[in-house]
Amino acid sequence: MRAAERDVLPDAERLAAAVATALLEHLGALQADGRTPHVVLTGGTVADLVHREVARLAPDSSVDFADVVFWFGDERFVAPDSEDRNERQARQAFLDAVGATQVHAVPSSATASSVEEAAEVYAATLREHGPDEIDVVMLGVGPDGHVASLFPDHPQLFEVGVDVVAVRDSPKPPPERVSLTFPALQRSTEVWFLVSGEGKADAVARALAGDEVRATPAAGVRGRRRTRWWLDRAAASRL
Ligand SMILES: O=C1O[C@H](COP(=O)(O)O)[C@@H](O)[C@H](O)[C@H]1O
Repeated sequence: MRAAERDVLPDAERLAAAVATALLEHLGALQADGRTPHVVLTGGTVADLVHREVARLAPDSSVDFADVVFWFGDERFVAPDSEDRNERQARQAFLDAVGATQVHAVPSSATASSVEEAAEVYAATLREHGPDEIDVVMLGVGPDGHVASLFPDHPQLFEVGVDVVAVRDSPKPPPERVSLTFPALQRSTEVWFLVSGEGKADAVARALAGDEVRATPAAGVRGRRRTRWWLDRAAASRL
């Protein structure tokens, strides 16, 4: 298996610009090959910067966003207009601006009666409309090493037979969430981690040193062809 690659940029802004540029090039190349790319989005602070850069740079790219399918690696089980919702953040930052029409959102508390039901519905959507292999999975990393909504020492880390799980006791608010599992995240050609800031430096160092997945969930996700760690200098400071 290829070693994980590291791209270290001076700061979060330049990190976001580099990721957005690489994503647009990658999506353009897949479409030039006649493919409809599938991308898993993440929430979080760096993701928001990346999304805004994608919106800024998209008009000068060849990407037809109506022919890109978007998924979410995790979602907060809250009202659709909640500030906490990853879908809302991504729509406001870039999906609406670039004309993305194929966006598979996790049901919100307005459309599902429980977080378990939301997870079941999303799993069914993924079964029906998901690809054999996702082209790019983007993941933020928490200071505790969590990815998507897979948190250290939580039972969802060990789910093997399902692609989507409900989380009721997230240590980071809001507590109710829906997350893709490791098997679903690993069914990807490329995994891109997006991490900035000193507060994540320990988690990055542990993940790249191959820490136990139970302690550092980010250590447990790899792309089948490529795993890229996009870091700013502060996040890379303990490597
Ligand atoms: O709760 C979450 O946190 C992570 C990381 O967010 P950040 O603000 O520390 O960058 C994110 O990847 C995940 O999608 C989100 O639900």
